[in-house]
Amino acid sequence: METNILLDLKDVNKVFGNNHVLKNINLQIERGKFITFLGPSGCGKTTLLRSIAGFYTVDQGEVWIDGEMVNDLPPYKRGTPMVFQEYALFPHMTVFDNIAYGLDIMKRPEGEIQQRVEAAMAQVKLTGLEDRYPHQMSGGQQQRVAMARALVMNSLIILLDEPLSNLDAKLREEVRVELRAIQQELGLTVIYVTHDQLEALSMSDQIVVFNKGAIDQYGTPHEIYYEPKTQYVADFIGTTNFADAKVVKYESGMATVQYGQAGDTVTTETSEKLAVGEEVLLCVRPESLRIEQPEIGEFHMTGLIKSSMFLGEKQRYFLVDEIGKEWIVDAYDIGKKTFEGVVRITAAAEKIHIIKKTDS
Ligand SMILES: Nc1ncnc2c1ncn2[C@@H]1O[C@H](COP(=O)(O)OP(=O)(O)OP(=O)(O)O)[C@@H](O)[C@H]1O
Repeated sequence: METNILLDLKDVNKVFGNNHVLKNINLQIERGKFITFLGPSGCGKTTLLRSIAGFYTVDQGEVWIDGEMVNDLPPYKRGTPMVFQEYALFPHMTVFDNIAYGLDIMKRPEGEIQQRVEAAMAQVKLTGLEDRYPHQMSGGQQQRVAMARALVMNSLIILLDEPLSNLDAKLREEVRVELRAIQQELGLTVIYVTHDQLEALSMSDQIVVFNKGAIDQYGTPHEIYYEPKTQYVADFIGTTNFADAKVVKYESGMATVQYGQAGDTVTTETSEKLAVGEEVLLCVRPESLRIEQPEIGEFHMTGLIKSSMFLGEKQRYFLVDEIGKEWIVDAYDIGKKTFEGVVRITAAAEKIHIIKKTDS
């Protein structure tokens, strides 16, 4: 019980017919963290969330919540309420009644409901707004109501399934900030499902990246972005350029790899265990590349600019190299300067990330 691990998933598997949707999920989640399940549509995020909440029973493996194996417990005994799209507030009910809903269903005495709802409202700083209806509140306030509704049930973990997906971009951003603020203020443990990488990067303590029912990587936003473990993760989060390369030297975390037509080499730090002669992939983010009209750099390529687009704070260039591979380069803060024709693209060696080649 003293452990800081609130949720522990051990070899969880879920099968629908002949669709093996969750494959040996092992995951430990600490108290008070904001965790995001990230992945494209159909990779199993919602299925795992529902398996934690108890709406699905797992076919194999164990779900532990707060030191208790809950495989056989119904949803209402797990302390893991789920909040769905648009916070699932009832539009025709007042804020008070929305928050009291779960307690009403459980037929708690009137006095207890009054007291618990008031306490939850105070926690999320909504005292005084009991009689309002959802449409009379801002998006951020509605989010607070949704959280109060979960809190009032003495939740251990709050599960949010794409709660912002129906909001417009501006409101989404406002509510994101609000949601993260409430979570941090109250030290809540939240699992948030999304397929939006920006949402995941900006809100989470830890991100779980799903790939076809399995976890490809579990790490901080920084780790996921800068040290993706697989090509799938590198590709899914942000934009990445890849180049084939071969390890020519590897020594205590430093690798020298050979790349490109001319057989140039670059030496960079890596957390991968590599072998000399191994074929690897070299990854560089568009913002790590610089465009120059020909000169020298640590990592360099020659490319022909095919097109570009203005994206506000940056100009994004699309190039092709000598072997016809496309490269994406972001140029920041360049004012009126534009590049065209054949250019050299360079990146500092420490901006080069190496990953192993895998099938997926
Ligand atoms: N109740 C169900 N019965 C049968 N198959 C299901 C059921 N629920 C989900 N699936 C299947 O399981 C797979 C994973 O679905 P899931 O909803 O978990 O994905 P997801 O990553 O949450 O995607 P999305 O972002 O679209 O919700 C899909 O192939 C889906 O068709």
